[in-house]
Amino acid sequence: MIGVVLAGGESRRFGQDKALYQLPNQRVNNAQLAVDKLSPLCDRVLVSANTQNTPALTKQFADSTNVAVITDEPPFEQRGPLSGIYAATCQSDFPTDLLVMAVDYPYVSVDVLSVLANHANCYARTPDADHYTLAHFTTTREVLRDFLLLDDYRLRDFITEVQQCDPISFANAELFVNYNTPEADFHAH
Ligand SMILES: Nc1nc2c(ncn2[C@@H]2O[C@H](COP(=O)(O)OP(=O)(O)OP(=O)(O)O)[C@@H](O)[C@H]2O)c(=O)[nH]1
Repeated sequence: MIGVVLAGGESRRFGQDKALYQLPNQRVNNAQLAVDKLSPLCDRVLVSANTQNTPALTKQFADSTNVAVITDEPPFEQRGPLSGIYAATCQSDFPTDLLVMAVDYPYVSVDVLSVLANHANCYARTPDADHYTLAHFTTTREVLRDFLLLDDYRLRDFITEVQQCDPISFANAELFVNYNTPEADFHAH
């Protein structure tokens, strides 16, 4: 299984790069938190970065075996999370088993990820939201390319319609705080 840390967004709402951001109550930044949680479950972890944060992330993971920083692949760069997932599938000529985690879920635990890892084709659901950027499925670059060529860049459509992923329900919503904005903590507690 290949872990994918989605870290190639623009973080406009957050106001600074979410992957490089270190929460006041954490010892490492969000990218490291995600890599550290995926690593025990995955053979390899790909950090899907953008052109701005690639230099810092490449330096950060230079000594980490089984971690590689990748950037979006043409012609589907910077069109949302599916751009990063497409880039991850481009690393292999074969169907790839992907455990995907957005970098802006700092409190998602290894336990949550292992539940996802143990189900084929699934994504996380909490009572208040569906979390399509926390998902596990096997796909190929051809399947993804054909979908993106339809001009649909919605991760939800790909996950539910193409991959036919099932939601896995988790009750502990506090683990799924999504740091899209600096106020995320306020809403969480
Ligand atoms: N590789 C890659 N990842 C992306 C892209 N857009 C978003 N992501 C990642 O997908 C996850 C969900 O993205 P969003 O939170 O919806 O978007 P964002 O760009 O991070 O933030 P906003 O600019 O505030 O919308 C985050 O972990 C992003 O880093 C993209 O074009 N390429």
